[in-house]
Amino acid sequence: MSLSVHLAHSFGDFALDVDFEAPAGVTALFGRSGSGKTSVVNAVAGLLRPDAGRIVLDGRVLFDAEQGASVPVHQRRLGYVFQEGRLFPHLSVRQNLSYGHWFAPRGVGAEFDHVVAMLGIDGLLERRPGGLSGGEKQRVAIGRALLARPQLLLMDEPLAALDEERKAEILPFLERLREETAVPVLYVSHSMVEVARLATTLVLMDAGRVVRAGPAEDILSDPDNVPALGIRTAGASLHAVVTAQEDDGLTRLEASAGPLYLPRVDARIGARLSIRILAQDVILSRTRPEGLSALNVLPATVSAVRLGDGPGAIIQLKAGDDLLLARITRRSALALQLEPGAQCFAIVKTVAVARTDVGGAG
Ligand SMILES: Nc1ncnc2c1ncn2[C@@H]1O[C@H](COP(=O)(O)OP(=O)(O)OP(=O)(O)O)[C@@H](O)[C@H]1O
Repeated sequence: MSLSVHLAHSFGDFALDVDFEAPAGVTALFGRSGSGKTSVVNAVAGLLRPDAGRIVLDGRVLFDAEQGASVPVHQRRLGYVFQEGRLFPHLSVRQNLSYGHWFAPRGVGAEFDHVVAMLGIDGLLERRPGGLSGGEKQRVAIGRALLARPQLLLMDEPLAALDEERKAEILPFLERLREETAVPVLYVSHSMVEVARLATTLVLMDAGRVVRAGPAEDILSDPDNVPALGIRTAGASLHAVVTAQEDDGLTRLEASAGPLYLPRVDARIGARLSIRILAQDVILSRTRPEGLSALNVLPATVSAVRLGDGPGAIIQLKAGDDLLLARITRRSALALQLEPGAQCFAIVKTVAVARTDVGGAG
């Protein structure tokens, strides 16, 4: 299952010209406001007819400007989840979910139960949308879209209207969706937290064009992409297994580079997690530090260096099997001779890792 998007369109001053492939999994369209993300989603949905290009979903041509072909919106077999759930207020959750079935080509049953369980909405079935929290509404909206058996799910800023608490609550459900369904997702967001947690493929957009596209982990850990990703939000993910819940409120994990301590993570022993560490939260030392308050000291090797034009530098490190990014001063990078191949220690404060930056490893 894959989506191939090639399109060009002009809105007066603004020119959209994009070309990317979205394989199975979650493909995130990331870019600043006005970079053209929603226009791409609208073109895939059939709400915008591009001036030129071709959009193909799993071998099925949805749009081809040259051939004058454009499949009507309702025949594209796509599911949508928008910022606002857009549920029917007069119908119960069960009826809202069933609404999607009418368009599905085959019957339901086990599938309904599976989707309801996966999204944790079993207890809400007889309620009306008016009484649900924003996060619950979005879970129902996702369930309704899935039950229509789409060949592709379009999600345009589905969490943007939720507060941080609700976002944190819904992210694990989106991770489950990624793991448990084969439906590819095109996910629009300008939140790096969401992109890092959910994306398997990343399409970075700027001013109507694709700046970079490819496997999300590669793009997120490449120092050259830090300016486009945002200097304060850039970071890379470590993979680690939960090994202990300790008495003083810490969770001990084992990454391939060594042990890691985080504030209590609600996960079972043996769970494999992905932990995003912001580049600005990493300190580097050439020798193993002594008498330090930080608990996380990982041996690493410098794998790439990007000296900025200003006082900053981004160092990419190989820590065991994982890549990390560290944002330090150019002065320190030069003084410590942090060149590719240099051995060092990456120091990460335990409490620097935000709850939303710890997710299922997939
Ligand atoms: N129907 C339209 N007519 C004229 N201009 C449009 C139209 N739709 C979008 N644009 C322009 O195209 C550009 C890209 O808009 P788009 O909504 O695709 O960006 P975006 O990356 O999704 O932004 P945001 O994150 O703010 O939603 C903007 O400059 C917008 O004003």
